[in-house]
Amino acid sequence: MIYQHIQIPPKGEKISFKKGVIKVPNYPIITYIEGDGIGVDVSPVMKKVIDSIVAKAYNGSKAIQWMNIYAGKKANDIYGEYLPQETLDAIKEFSVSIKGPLTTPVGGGVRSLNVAIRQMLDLFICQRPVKYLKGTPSPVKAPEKVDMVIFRENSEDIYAGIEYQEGTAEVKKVIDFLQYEMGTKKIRFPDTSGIGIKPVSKEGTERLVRAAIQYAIDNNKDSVTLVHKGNIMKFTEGSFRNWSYQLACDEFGATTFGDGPWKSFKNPNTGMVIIIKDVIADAFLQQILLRPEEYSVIATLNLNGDYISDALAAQVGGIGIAPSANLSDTIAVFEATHGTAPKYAELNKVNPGSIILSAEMMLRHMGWIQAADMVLEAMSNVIQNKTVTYDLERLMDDATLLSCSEFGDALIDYI
Ligand SMILES: NC(=O)C1=CN([C@@H]2O[C@H](COP(=O)(O)OP(=O)(O)OC[C@H]3O[C@@H](n4cnc5c(N)ncnc54)[C@H](OP(=O)(O)O)[C@@H]3O)[C@@H](O)[C@H]2O)C=CC1
Ligand SMILES: O=C(O)CCC(=O)C(=O)O
Ligand SMILES: [Mg+2]
Repeated sequence: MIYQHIQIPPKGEKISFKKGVIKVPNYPIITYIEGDGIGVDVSPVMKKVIDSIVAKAYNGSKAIQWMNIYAGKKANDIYGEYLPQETLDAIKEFSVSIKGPLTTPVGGGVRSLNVAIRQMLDLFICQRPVKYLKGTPSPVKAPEKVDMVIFRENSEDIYAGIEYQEGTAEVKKVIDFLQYEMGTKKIRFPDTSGIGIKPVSKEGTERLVRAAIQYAIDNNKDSVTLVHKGNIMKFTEGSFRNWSYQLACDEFGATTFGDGPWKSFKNPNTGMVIIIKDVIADAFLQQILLRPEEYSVIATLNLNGDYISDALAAQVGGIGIAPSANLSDTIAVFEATHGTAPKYAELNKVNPGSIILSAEMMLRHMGWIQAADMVLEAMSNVIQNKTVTYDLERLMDDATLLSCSEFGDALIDYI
């Protein structure tokens, strides 16, 4: 592909797939979006830390070739648009990307650039591991009991953005259709309502839940919990639950566990029983505080997943250190869980941990396991040494306050 503003690193090689298995050369091109707001602070620190760790892990025989691509404010400066087509083309062509947070432009156009990237590339899984790193300050008594991996459906639900604003001709048309053609009398204030539509499909549910169950098999986890609000939204969230149980039976040989509706089957690799269970979303938010040890792999819809991932992150140190990946079968976009935090932008203050731990997921995805393990070890040790950024320092006794870049240097020094 010929690119207008993207420079391909001359030494870089393309990551490819053979029979569905990723093939990573020694000098892989990774596409990189710095991001807006605090992206300018955290993303360069991530690059420096990852370059050092990879160099150390493989004695210089491997090195990431970062390729700048543009979205958000920078893209608007260069291309006159926030999400250029060639950015999407490059993410697709080079298979593995990492990005900082992006500001959603106010008014008109694309609603959220982050959501747009996920939807336009059909990155249907948002995978967010939530695990406690020893020494991290936490508002709960036993944060080490939190060890979950969230599989958030990333392509549909209310995030599809099908909304009609109060007072417009469009919303009147939709409300008239619902009242006069579908016969509903349930819109309480039809003259002053906005309307949002929540599409949830069998296909979208199945591909997400299939990936979650496969993850449980591959990583020897003992349960997959379906989190939904199916008692209220029967044909979207309720169907999500029913389709998921059916999939567990049809594709993984699960059978009814106890009195049902839970299902179970034996992990074909280890023989260990995997339970497929479900919990209603509000109850789940209380259970993760009271009995987090009962949950392992979580499969849920888009909006629930957004809420749950920040709530769980708070139990293990906050969104400053919460990693995230957007995945399809062949494309992976790793990104910080947090946003652009504009009040902290360019102050060299915030925690770069979220994007560094996202890079750790990226290294694991690439099969660079030794480097990934070193990232986790360095992060855990630097936090245990109480040398941390402001977000953790304000919750710790006797900690040393580091800037964003100093925290990155502390990780490099540890290695
Ligand atoms: N994937 C993405 O790119 C996302 C983008 N956004 C976008 O970001 C913008 C701002 O959103 P907002 O709701 O303020 O959410 P943010 O995540 O940007 O910030 C909320 C708060 O979280 C804390 N925080 C965030 N990042 C860090 C960090 N790296 N280190 C330490 N603390 C951190 C800060 O808390 P405190 O004030 O307590 O210090 C901050 O004020 C919006 O335009 C939104 O659309 C939002 C979410 C995800
Ligand atoms: O894109 C945004 O502004 C919000 C996205 C978000 O909150 C998330 O992915 O967790
Ligand atoms: Mg969020």
